[in-house]
Amino acid sequence: MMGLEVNDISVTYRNGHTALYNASFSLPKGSITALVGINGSGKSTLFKAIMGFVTLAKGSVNILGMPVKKALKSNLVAYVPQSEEIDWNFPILVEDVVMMGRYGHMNMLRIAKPNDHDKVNMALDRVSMGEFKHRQIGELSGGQKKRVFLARALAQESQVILLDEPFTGVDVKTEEQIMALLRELRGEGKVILVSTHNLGSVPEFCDRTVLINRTILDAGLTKDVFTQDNLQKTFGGVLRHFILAGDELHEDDDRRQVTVLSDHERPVVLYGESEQKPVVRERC
Ligand SMILES: Nc1ncnc2c1ncn2[C@@H]1O[C@H](COP(=O)(O)OP(=O)(O)OP(=O)(O)O)[C@@H](O)[C@H]1O
Repeated sequence: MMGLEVNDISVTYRNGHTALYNASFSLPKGSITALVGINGSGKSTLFKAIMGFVTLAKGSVNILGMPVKKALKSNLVAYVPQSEEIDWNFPILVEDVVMMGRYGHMNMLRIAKPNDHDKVNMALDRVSMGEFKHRQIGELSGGQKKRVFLARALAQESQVILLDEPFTGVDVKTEEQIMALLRELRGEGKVILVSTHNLGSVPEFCDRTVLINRTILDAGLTKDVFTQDNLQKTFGGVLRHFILAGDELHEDDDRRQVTVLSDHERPVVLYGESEQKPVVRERC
């Protein structure tokens, strides 16, 4: 059984704009997938579709073989929002943010049981934020806030975790901590879908890639999908692109060239003779 299946979906907003059409891909359990596309390409719309927040004009989404509605009732999907979507002035303690992840497990009165408090503490420890639990969320740094929302997803104990731009505005160390945690979650069989502009991190951290521009341009293993051709198709003129040909790099007759592709954050470096496949991938 697939972890997440998106079957030929289209989403048209009320103003008549079709943000996503004929989109299909599927992700197995125990995988980390990068969702890559330019601004406005439909990444958030796709997340909303997976969470049942928008009506599908056609197609369907299945989560662990269940339709979205049933999966949401079973608490199977957690969402880590973009920072801009959150009102950081809202007075709420870190532990209460994480407790929101337990709401779906509680009855209507939302009275937390000892087990819920245990899960919240465990989740905060897992992201190394235990000592901040009585702080106001607004007092934390950008990276710490991200970790708290990740803890909320952990406390929810969902099988599918959607992360909207989790690396924007965090330093490399925090990014690595988040990725280490996501790898652990992959080991536990979760389906992890991460939208990101950090192209340089994709080959290193994500086993799969989904390329999006109002529809799915390609999806599959990163080593097959994350090619220069495909990235150019995805980003078009937005992509900054530098090539240093072999003869500019060294004096021997090694013809390999370095290609650097970047939208606006961390670039990806492709090294090799062929323009098709990244031979060596590095971050810089
Ligand atoms: N509620 C809405 N009503 C009408 N149009 C919308 C709505 N939300 C998004 N759109 C439009 O749908 C398109 C896709 O938007 P979406 O937010 O999914 O893109 P995105 O890939 O997440 O972008 P970004 O990288 O900037 O976050 C955009 O053209 C946007 O203007």
